[in-house]
Amino acid sequence: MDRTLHDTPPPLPTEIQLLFDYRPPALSTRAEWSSHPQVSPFWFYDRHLDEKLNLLHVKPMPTLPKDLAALVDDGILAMRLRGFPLPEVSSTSVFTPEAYRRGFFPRVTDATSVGRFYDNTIANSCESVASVLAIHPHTSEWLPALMWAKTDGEWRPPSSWDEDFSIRIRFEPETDELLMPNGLPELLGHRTLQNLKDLARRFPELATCEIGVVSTETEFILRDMDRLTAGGFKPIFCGTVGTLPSISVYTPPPDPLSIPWTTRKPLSAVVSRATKRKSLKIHSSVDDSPPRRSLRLHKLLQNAVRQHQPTTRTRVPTQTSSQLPSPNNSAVRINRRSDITPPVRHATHRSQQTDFLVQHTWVRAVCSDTTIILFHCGNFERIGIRHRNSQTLYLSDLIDVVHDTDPARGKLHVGLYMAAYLDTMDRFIQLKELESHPQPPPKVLVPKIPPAPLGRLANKKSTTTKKRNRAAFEADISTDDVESESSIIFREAGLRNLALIQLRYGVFNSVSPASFLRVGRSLAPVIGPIRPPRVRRKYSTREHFTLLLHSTIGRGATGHVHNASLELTTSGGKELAHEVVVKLAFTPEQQERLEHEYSIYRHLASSGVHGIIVDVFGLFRDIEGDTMAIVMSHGAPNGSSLLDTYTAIYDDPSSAAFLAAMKVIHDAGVCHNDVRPPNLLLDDKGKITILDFDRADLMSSEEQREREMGTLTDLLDGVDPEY
Ligand SMILES: Nc1ncnc2c1ncn2[C@@H]1O[C@H](COP(=O)(O)OP(=O)(O)OP(=O)(O)O)[C@@H](O)[C@H]1O
Repeated sequence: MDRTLHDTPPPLPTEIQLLFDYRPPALSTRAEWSSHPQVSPFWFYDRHLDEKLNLLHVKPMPTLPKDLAALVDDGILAMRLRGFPLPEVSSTSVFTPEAYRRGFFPRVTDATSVGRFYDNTIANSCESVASVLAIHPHTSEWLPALMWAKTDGEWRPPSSWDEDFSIRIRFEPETDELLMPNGLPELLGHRTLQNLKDLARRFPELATCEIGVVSTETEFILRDMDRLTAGGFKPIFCGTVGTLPSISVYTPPPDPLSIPWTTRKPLSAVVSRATKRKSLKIHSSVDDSPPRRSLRLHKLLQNAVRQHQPTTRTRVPTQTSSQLPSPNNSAVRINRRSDITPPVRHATHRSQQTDFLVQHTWVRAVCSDTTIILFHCGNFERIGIRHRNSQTLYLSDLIDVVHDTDPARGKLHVGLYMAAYLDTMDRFIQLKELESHPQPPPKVLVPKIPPAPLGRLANKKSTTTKKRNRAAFEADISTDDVESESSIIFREAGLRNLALIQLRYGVFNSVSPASFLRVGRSLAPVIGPIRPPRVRRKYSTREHFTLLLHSTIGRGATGHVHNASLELTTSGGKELAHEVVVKLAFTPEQQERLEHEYSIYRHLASSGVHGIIVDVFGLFRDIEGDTMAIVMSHGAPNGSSLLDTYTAIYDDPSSAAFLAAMKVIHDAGVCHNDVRPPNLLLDDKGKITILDFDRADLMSSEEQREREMGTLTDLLDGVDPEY
């Protein structure tokens, strides 16, 4: 039978209508139930995105909820036009009915319980309906290929937001298996299943979600986003002045080619401002008119076909993260000729929490390359769209979850799930196409650093200073000849109090470096001030050094560990660099551990223990953030930890070396207390290093140290007490 757009649509199955119209009850909580602090999850890394990936603008998109709900109508219409009836909800169906939704008591404790309430009441049913409308309209059951799930995400400092929920394909990355409900794999067929698997491997999250506790603070933040959409957003970078702007090494990945949302203003606003402004559109197809219903329909009708075929669209010049240039061909951007002015630390205002949350969420969306962003704190929410090309976040108006009915809440969220899937599939197809035609990496232009005007310093300085500089210069030249470059660099770095930390790996490429002030002196050699210095207004080239963090090593209870290049201009004018390791600690507890670890290294250094532990070049604190850093030598530059090469090495000479090293540490009065394979390093020349002293103590008994020696002996013998 021929169907047209003008036929009267048949009524929706009752349960589907109930889902679309679902209005959740108001959630209540008690402040004392939430164990997490009322802060946004903004942290160190959020200031260091590549300049082409950064968030620059926040703009309103008031029509977004209606556009998402319209996507549902279009999905239903597309099914009708293709002759697929909407499945009925039977008692045996996977679909969760209204009675189930209403069975949950609207009391929540923390952000995670807000995410679970959302899961039980709405996500559960949206998954099935969105899956049928967007992925498998030909099937005759409400079976979900999508899911709302919380995973063990990346560690982040505690905050009032849970960041591990997302809309996902039903897929388990650990086992690399799809988790489709019984019967669905047969209905989908091998090809669609393979496509969904590939999509899920590449994009584990189809949206970036921030689920907040129910509190006046989180509600304030969602309301305060109006300030940002009215032009109040300023990107948050490090405030260090005097460095050259960074060179971007990254072209943003593609935006979707066909999307169901626009930045159309309400008609009245458009009419009144028509002469002043052109209505903005972020529609990224060649035709920049808002997506018409027929276009959305066309997309839905084509979706099943597109899952199997490469597109023939014009290629978008872009780079995927796998095509990022390696750190070796990226330019060092610290201007070594001019003075550095470190930032001033300002108190954080309440409203800054909004800017922090928005920038942080944007960074997360960049890391997982998602378009759709959901901010939800129980009774209020906002939906956002990340537009990569214009570096703009488009935000819906504040949605009052309990009271807003236009669009109906259930329908809006079905549309949200559909859009999350369609957007990701669109970009996935583009990326696959790009990878079959790789682009040459962009040429990185290194700007010339103008030479310091000769005599400028000389004019300003007294004759005595001039003589001193000359003496230092000559001393440097003469010692350069006899001293190895590494000892020069560490001697000079040990005397400097300002460390500029830049990130350059993955999506990170600092626009400006973070300024870290020395709070603990260098222990290798033991030099530098006994007391922590004060922040000065300016630091000359000879008074600071750079730490270029270019990859990650691992993460532990104390913080995140990075490979870094320590770079400086010596007092003799030489540019030197040496590989080091930087461990960053974020929370007060981590910083306490790090300070303790540093104090143990200080004790070992003063007891003459050297060569079997890493060299520590100082402890530093971020001037404007809340991060602490320890700078150390690499324990095994070309080696690995026993965790990687784990085999019994009892008869190996390195085994005797580990035992002898532990004896030296014990003789210095230190019990390590954490003897495990990742903390025992062995380099390619057979040199051993024992690291990670954050649990060590100086108060141990003879018996404890003997026990520790026994643990180490067992471990080297292949008897691993923990692994
Ligand atoms: N100086 C270093 N050289 C080489 N690798 C290092 C160095 N410091 C740390 N690592 C590696 O980084 C990872 C985490 O470091 P570390 O164990 O010091 O962190 P932590 O936060 O103290 O962890 P834990 O929870 O084990 O106490 C480990 O796998 C370790 O091998």
